[in-house]
Amino acid sequence: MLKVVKNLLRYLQPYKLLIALFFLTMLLNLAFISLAPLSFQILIDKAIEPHDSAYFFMVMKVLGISGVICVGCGIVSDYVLARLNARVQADLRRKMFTQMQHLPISYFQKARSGDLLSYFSTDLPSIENAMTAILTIGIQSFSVVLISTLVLFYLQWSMALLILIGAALIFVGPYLLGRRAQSVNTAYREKMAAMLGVVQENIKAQKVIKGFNLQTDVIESFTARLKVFSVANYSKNLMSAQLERIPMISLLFINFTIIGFGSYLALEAYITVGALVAFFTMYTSMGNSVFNLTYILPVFTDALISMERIDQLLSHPREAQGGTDSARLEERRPDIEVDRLSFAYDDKRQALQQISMSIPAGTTAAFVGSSGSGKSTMMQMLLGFYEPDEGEMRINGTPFQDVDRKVFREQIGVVFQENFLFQGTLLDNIRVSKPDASLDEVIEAAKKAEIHEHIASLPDGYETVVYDEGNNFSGGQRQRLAIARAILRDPSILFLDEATSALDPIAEAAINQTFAELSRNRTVITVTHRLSSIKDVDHIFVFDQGKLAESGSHQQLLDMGGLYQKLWEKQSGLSISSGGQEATIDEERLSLLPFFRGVDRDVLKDITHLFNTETVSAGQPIIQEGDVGEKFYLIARGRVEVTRKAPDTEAGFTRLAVLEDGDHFGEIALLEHAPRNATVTALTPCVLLTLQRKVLHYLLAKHPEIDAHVRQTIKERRN
Ligand SMILES: Nc1ncnc2c1ncn2[C@@H]1O[C@H](COP(=O)(O)OP(=O)(O)OP(=O)(O)O)[C@@H](O)[C@H]1O
Repeated sequence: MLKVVKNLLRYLQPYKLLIALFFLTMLLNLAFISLAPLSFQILIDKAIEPHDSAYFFMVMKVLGISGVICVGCGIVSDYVLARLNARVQADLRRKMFTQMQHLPISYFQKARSGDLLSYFSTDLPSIENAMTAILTIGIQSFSVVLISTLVLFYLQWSMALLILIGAALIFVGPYLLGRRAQSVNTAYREKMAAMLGVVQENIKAQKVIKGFNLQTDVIESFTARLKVFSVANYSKNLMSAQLERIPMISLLFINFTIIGFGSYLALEAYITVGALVAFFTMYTSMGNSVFNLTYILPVFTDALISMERIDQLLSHPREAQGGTDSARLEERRPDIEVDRLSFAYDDKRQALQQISMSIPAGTTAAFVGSSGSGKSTMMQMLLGFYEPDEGEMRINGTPFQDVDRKVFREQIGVVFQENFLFQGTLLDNIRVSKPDASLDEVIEAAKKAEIHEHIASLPDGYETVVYDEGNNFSGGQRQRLAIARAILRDPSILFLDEATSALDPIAEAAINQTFAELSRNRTVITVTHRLSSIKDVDHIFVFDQGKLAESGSHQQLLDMGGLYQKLWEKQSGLSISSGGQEATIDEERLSLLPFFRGVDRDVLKDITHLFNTETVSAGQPIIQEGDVGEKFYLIARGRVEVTRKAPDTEAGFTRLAVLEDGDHFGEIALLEHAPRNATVTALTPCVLLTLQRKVLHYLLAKHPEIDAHVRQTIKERRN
């Protein structure tokens, strides 16, 4: 309890004047409430019994005037309290929100979003409740108890002593339950936060849930979680009830003792009847106050947990700010060097191992490699989102930890694969990167990002409102808006993380042209899996399982005949028409598929014509687990995820792999006519080459040598 009061005093410290006003009005109010019962003794003993009506009217007049003053003071104190509460809440909200802006990215990846939200939705209101309870019922009841006790001692000391002992007994029960109440409450908060997290994730995952038909699974998993929450909820409610019930029982017991003992004293003429009535009135008012104090105990327990949680958030170490060395950054052409850098997200596996690279100012660089190889992590290290575990990065020769992060980030522009749009207009959203940009500058950037024409065609143009994180725009449009945002900033270093993954081929080609122009006077660092877009990049860094496997120019890497060459081979031989509606594969590429290896070129040439093109948009399921296989798929362009149902997990499924340009899937179920053993969903818009089951079977019947080869390959893949 003391801790809660101490914390509240800390929150209230900046508002000394309001606090003084509150206490003044409160004291006047209290004086009346506490002393009014004494008027009974005066009225009975000095006016009623001696039949002195003049005295009676005088007492009534004093009571009336005091009552008006009391009501006035009460109204003023309500006003002051409302103001104090609003200010303290606003202070805490601002502090927490500011702190969240300075927390490292790793914090947000570990914390459940439900937890973060419950700071605002549950913890702040419980502090508000405690503050209201203490400043109103708390102080009032405490003062009434204090004043009443003094008056009771004045009226009859032995009865007062009895009451005092009884009052102390009232608090014994809640005191003993205190620790248990706190742990029950903490468990309740945790379960509540976890449940909020699940609901929030569920809202965001609606497309996946409907696409995978996971409704029953998620309802079951939510019901299981709900059961755990209900137990915590029940324990919390029971504890609150006990905290109120135990003092009530003690109070009844004390009432009984006082009534008996007091009446006995009056019976034996130790006290007057007036004193007895005054005593009981005073005692009743004191009893109510004591009861009020016990009634607000659960509020204290709640507030204490909330205060501890908020303190934890506020004291969490902030993101590194770097040093103050920014002089060299102002040269606008930062050289980047990475020296034996290693990094792990957790203690299970290193995401980057001993990476060394150099990206001279004004050059272009690309990070490539298969999914999960560490290319995005490397980019995030350069953005300062994570701190290396070993090794270092240098900007213009200055160790990264000495570089002023704020100044560094002012010089960079980033386009992510998933781009967030804020609430507001399109103009606001592009302008976030340069708030003082003129409309002409914004339009210029939008034109370069190939989005101006679309914006101009909208009824409200640049004033079109973005809602629901940008869901009223397509993935490609969001990506182009993000590109406009980055271009508007005119950064010294432009980071592009799969920045064109959601675009169709025409838009991609046009934007790549823009990037090529932009790279003339700045450093551009690209993370991509589409090798055709980085052929002209100065330095290509090839990642493999967290290590830097190779580096060099496109030609140098092809000549090396290593991993890059293999990746290139996988993506070559696939072409897409300019409209993105027609994809083709050449016989050379076809011969690289395991089951067509060694097949005669003329036969392969015929087979290339048997493929169809299909396009799917991001989020759309391509094959469903359990369905009978009808097609074989080869990704001409795009990225898909392969998942399998896993009802025991929170999400309801597990991700098996991410496939991209040049990868293929779906052949096993097709050839063996078995149900699909996984679901494949498009992560980006995809152009797929498909081969129908009946076409494939016709082929296999016609060419028994392929049939034998195919069966052998499948056997190997199964093993
Ligand atoms: N926030 C994270 N927490 C824990 N592990 C992570 C996190 N982000 C990535 N990883 C792991 O680190 C490794 C490298 O991931 P990274 O995203 O850098 O790969 P990538 O090459 O960019 O892959 P992709 O092309 O699929 O984005 C992977 O094993 C991945 O599972």
